[in-house]
Amino acid sequence: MDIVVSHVSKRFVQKQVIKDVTFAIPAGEICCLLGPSGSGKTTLIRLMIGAIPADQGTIEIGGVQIPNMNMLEKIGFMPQNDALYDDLSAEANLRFFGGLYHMEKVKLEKRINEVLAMVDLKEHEKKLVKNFSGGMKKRLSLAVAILHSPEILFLDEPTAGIDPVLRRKIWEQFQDIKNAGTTIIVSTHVMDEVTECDKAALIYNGSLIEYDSVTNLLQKTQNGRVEELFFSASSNSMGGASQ
Ligand SMILES: Nc1ncnc2c1ncn2[C@@H]1O[C@H](COP(=O)(O)OP(=O)(O)OP(=O)(O)O)[C@@H](O)[C@H]1O
Repeated sequence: MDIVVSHVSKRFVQKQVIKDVTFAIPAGEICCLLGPSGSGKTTLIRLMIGAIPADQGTIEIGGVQIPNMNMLEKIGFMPQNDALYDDLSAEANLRFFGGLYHMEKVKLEKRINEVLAMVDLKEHEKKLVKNFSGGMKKRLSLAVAILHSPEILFLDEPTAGIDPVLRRKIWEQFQDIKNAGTTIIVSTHVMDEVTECDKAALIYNGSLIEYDSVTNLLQKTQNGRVEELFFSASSNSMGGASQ
């Protein structure tokens, strides 16, 4: 399912957090939302999944305007802070979330085994989450997000605080999920992760400063590093402020 974001703006009290953002993500691609801390990535994801309403503009997923309750079962969401139950085991967490998705029991048990194997946690399925490392929690959160086989997966800073080896493994899992036909939107401020994605949306101060294929974006730089595009955006905005 394509995602079409048209002229979306969002304000929290005094602050305009998202400013007239327009872009479209084709089905089956990995698109990263790239931007410094506080630029508006999480807010944009919350708008796209329908958790908060836009002040202006529209968001459509597969032609259906968001928010829409029926879309929830087609969407997977991995929040920035793990939303897991510490006093439950890994498999009990998955059983709980499967219940929320109204998954049929036999199908759920089969899928729990599948997702635990995918994120390499099968041998830890009985362990309480409070005894998990940060990386294990991230992988279990990913398992929760893909449990109901969503068509679109939103991942908010899924590799934050993860060491490079595990980060590599997690990205391999994202590529496998994409190859199975899922559209993935992933936010990050790790600039190197852009090369893992098909498209990148560069968010700066709530505005979309660039949106293109990663190949095209990197061609716009002089040394092949996407940071350059942020440097020019920040010097432009500072120039504007001093005028
Ligand atoms: N519910 C809220 N109420 C008021 N301000 C908010 C709220 N949510 C976010 N903000 C503000 O909106 C701005 C963008 O926040 P957001 O979390 O979307 O950025 P981000 O790019 O995801 O940052 P990070 O990479 O640090 O997670 C920040 O200035 C933040 O303080």
